[in-house]
Amino acid sequence: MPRFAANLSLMYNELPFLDRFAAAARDGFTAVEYLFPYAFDAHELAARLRGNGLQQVLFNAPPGGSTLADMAGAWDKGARGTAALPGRQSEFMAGVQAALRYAEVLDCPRIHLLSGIVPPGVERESLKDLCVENLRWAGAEAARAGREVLIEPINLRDMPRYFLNRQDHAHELLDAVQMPSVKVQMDLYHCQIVEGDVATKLRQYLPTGRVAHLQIAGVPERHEPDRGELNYPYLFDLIDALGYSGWIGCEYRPAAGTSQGLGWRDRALAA
Ligand SMILES: O=C(O)[C@@H](O)C(=O)CO
Ligand SMILES: [Mg+2]
Repeated sequence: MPRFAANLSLMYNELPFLDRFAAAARDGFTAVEYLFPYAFDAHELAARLRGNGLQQVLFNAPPGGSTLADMAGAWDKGARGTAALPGRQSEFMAGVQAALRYAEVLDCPRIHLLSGIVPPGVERESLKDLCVENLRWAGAEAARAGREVLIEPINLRDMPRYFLNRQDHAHELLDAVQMPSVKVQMDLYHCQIVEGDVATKLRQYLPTGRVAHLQIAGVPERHEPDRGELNYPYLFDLIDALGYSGWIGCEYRPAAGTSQGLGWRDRALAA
């Protein structure tokens, strides 16, 4: 049976952020993920988790910035990660260290590392070695802290010139990194937009044990999974049949109210 985590950055956004924990718990979720915790005190977030019987299963390292205040504001200023960006290594390291400190307080096992926007005039290929070097460093830090770091292929329509877009490229990076603490976050919404053939990709990559987290949304609007071109009931059966026991993050923008749109989840859990 699939295990669904509410994404509190996209879901329940009719509520202030700190109120979304209770709303997710009221709707029956026992796990949450969100993009960034850095605008909040880690202990306040941990109290919301504990108070609502929730576990935190994923969040992102800062997309940029060297101080906590800069890290908290970087996404809104357009930053999309530094793992593959030349001249940004100290920022990348500071971000991973800040994320690991939050992960400890939040008792969160995995952190997504955004790789960044390819600078104008630079070839994507030329950034691979730097990305591998940074992932090795982050993988060692994460392993010391008992965590995993993940990389996620993201579509170019939502994030033009983003460094990592394809599942095979993510797995090539892992081939080079060769560390069990560095894994893939496979977002089926992005996978469908960039590559299609999602079921085949699941059959290819889930058995490798390198996919530590899945995410879902309807395609193309990124609404509920029962809207759009992907047949999620079929994919959930396949994910179960392939023995995946990790979390599936519900990373979608509810079309008309988060709780009202959860029928797809209730049907999946009843199937
Ligand atoms: O798919 C996404 O957009 C997220 O998982 C993310 O972390 C970056 O935006
Ligand atoms: Mg995602």
